[in-house]
Amino acid sequence: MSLVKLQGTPSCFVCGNENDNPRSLGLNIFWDNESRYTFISFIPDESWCGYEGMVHGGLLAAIIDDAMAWSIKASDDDIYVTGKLTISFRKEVRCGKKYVAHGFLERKEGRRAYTSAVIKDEEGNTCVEGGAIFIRVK
Ligand SMILES: CCCCCCCC(=O)SCCNC(=O)CCNC(=O)[C@H](O)C(C)(C)COP(=O)(O)OP(=O)(O)OC[C@H]1O[C@@H](n2cnc3c(N)ncnc32)[C@H](O)[C@@H]1OP(=O)(O)O
Repeated sequence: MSLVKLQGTPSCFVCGNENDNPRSLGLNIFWDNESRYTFISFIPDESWCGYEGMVHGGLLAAIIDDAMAWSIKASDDDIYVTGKLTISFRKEVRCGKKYVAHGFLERKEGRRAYTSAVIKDEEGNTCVEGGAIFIRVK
């Protein structure tokens, strides 16, 4: 594994910093140059939850979205926006536990980029799976 820290977007809800966005989760995004996927490690706290102790699915979707967006942006300066996002919640994500998200660029076709992503727990169980079509903005 050879991880490179990506710069993030200062105002982003997921990968921003507290100066530019006080509500940002402030997550660091890394790029694995060998395996070619993004790597986002996080430990959710109570403020991330919907039901008590259970992390809100919409928030996990935001992390999945960012993991995939940066799998494109790691090697492309063009701007892509999420056109279609699909999510499967396989196993609950609990606050106080450690998780990792990975995003993969599968292929590009014209203005479309097809991506996938997973969130795994420390035991390697898949908790969330995602897929998206990003569209390159003209
Ligand atoms: C890097 C920092 C991290 C950021 C991560 C967060 C990313 C986000 O959340 S972005 C915010 C959420 N997304 C949005 O707000 C996007 C809103 N939608 C739009 O702006 C427009 O619909 C947009 C740009 C996607 C497409 O509009 P437009 O430029 O007119 O494209 P259009 O000509 O209709 O379609 C272009 C191609 O994309 C395809 N396409 C467009 N929308 C979709 C879609 N939803 N699903 C699948 N394909 C689509 C079209 O079929 C077409 O394909 P082809 O070229 O093969 O015919």
